[in-house]
Amino acid sequence: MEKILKAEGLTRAFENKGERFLAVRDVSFSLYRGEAIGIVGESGSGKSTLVRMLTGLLAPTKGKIEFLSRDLTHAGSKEWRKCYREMQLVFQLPKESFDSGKTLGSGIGESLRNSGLKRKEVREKVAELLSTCGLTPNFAERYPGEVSGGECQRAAIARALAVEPSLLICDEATSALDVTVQKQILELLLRLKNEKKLSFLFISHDLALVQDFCDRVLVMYQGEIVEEGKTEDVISRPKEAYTRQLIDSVL
Ligand SMILES: Nc1ncnc2c1ncn2[C@@H]1O[C@H](COP(=O)(O)OP(=O)(O)OP(=O)(O)O)[C@@H](O)[C@H]1O
Repeated sequence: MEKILKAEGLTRAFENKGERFLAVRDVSFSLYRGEAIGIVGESGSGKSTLVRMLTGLLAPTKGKIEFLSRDLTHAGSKEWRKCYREMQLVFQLPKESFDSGKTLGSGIGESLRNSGLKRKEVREKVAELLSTCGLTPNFAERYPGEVSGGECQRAAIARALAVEPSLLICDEATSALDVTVQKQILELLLRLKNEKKLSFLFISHDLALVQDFCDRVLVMYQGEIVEEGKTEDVISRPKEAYTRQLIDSVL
C-alpha cells in the first residue's frame, strides 16, 4: 500500500512564562492511501499543534515529516505550497474560510483559474465539484452568508477537491454542525474515501464520529499518543484509562 504521510518522532516545544514544555511529544505514525486516521484527545492535548506541523504552518522542534515520499522536515514555504496541490485542509468554520464578499463558485474555482483553465471550463468543473458534494450548480452564485453551515462545509470540501488532492485533513470539520448535518457530511467524506481513494486525517474530540469514519485512531493526551490501533479495537477494548474516560464521556 502506498504511504501518503509519515510522521516520525514529531515534537514541538513552546515557552510558557519562561518555562519550556512539549505541546507535542514524539509522535509517529504512517497514513496509507485510502485510509482514514482519527486523532482524538481533549482540548489542549496537542492536536492542533500536530496538524500545524503536518501542514507546514509550524516548524517541528524535532522529528521528521514525509509526504508522498518527499522529506518536508526542513521545507520552506515555497515547497509547502507545492504540496497543497496534494494536501488540503477542511476547517471547523467553513464560513470563515471563504471570502464573504465573493461567491462560493469564485472560491471553489480559484485554484482552477490559477491553473490556467478557461472561464467556461472553470464553470463546468465547479458545477461538477458542487454536484459531487451534493449541491446544485446554482450554489456557485451564492455568497457564504446566504447558505447554511452544512452547505458551506460541502462547498469547502468541493473547493478542497478542486486540486484533486491525495490527502484531506479535516480539523474538527463537523464540530460546528448539528448532529443530522454532521452525519450527512460524514457520509460525503466516506463516499470520497471509497470512490476517490482519498486519505484522511480526521481530527476530532468526538469519538462517535471517529468510530463511524476512521479505520485507525490515535489517542492523544498531554502531547503524546497514549493509545493507537484499529478504531473498533480501541473503542471496544481500550487499554488506557484515559481512552476509557474519553469513551465514557461521549459514547
Ligand atoms: N503558540 C503557542 N505558544 C505557547 N503554547 C502553545 C502555543 N500553541 C499551543 N500551545 C499550547 O500547547 C498545548 C496544546 O495545544 P493545542 O492547540 O495543540 O491542543 P488541541 O488538542 O488542539 O486543543 P483544542 O481541541 O482545544 O484545539 C496547549 O497547552 C496550548 O496552550
